Amino acid sequence: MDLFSEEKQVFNLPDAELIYYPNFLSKQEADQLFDTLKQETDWQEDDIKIFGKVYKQPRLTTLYGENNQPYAYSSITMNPKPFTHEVKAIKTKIETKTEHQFNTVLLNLYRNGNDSNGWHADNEKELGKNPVIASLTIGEERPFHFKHRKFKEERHKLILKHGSLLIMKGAMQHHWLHQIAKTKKAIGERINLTFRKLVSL
Ligand SMILES: O=C(O)CCC(=O)C(=O)O
Ligand SMILES: [Fe+2]
Repeated sequence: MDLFSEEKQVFNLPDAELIYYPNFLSKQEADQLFDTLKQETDWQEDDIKIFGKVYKQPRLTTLYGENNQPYAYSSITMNPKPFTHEVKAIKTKIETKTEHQFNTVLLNLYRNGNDSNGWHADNEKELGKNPVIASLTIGEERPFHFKHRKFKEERHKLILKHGSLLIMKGAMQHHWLHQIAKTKKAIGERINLTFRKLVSL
């Protein structure tokens, strides 16, 4: 049975552990963090290569890390900048709540409904086996879709609220894919922070 409460929702899924804290930040905390990150982040627009053709990644990103280890995903290699005071404070708050440690965070800015993040798993080698990924959402709500690679009936969606925290763990990155799809709706900006732990290879 799924365990649901105001504070914490635990989803009962095959090959994955998914925990959602809808009200991780208060509205006021989330509003303030959004304004700070929007203004203070040095947002990058990277090129991605798909079958040899170069496109703009459909969102802006930046990477913070505690060490200088680069993080490579899709066709992009990102070099971390040092954590800012605000993001470090959020990392500590998430570590306290989840009892997991993180050393890297990828920030995504979805400027409007045309920005997206295609089907993928966070399964890069430097994340290790069964990584714990903590995903904080601020700004516009977007549906988070996730589907099992083999069990075709296992397709779900969860609306990620302003100030919410989603934890993906267990074998989720091996057996499931996730995405933030484009939408034709006129919607505003959304910032997402995915905290990860990179291990040295
Ligand atoms: O924006 C989101 O909620 C998901 C981000 C994501 O999957 C990623 O950065 O790997
Ligand atoms: Fe992801």
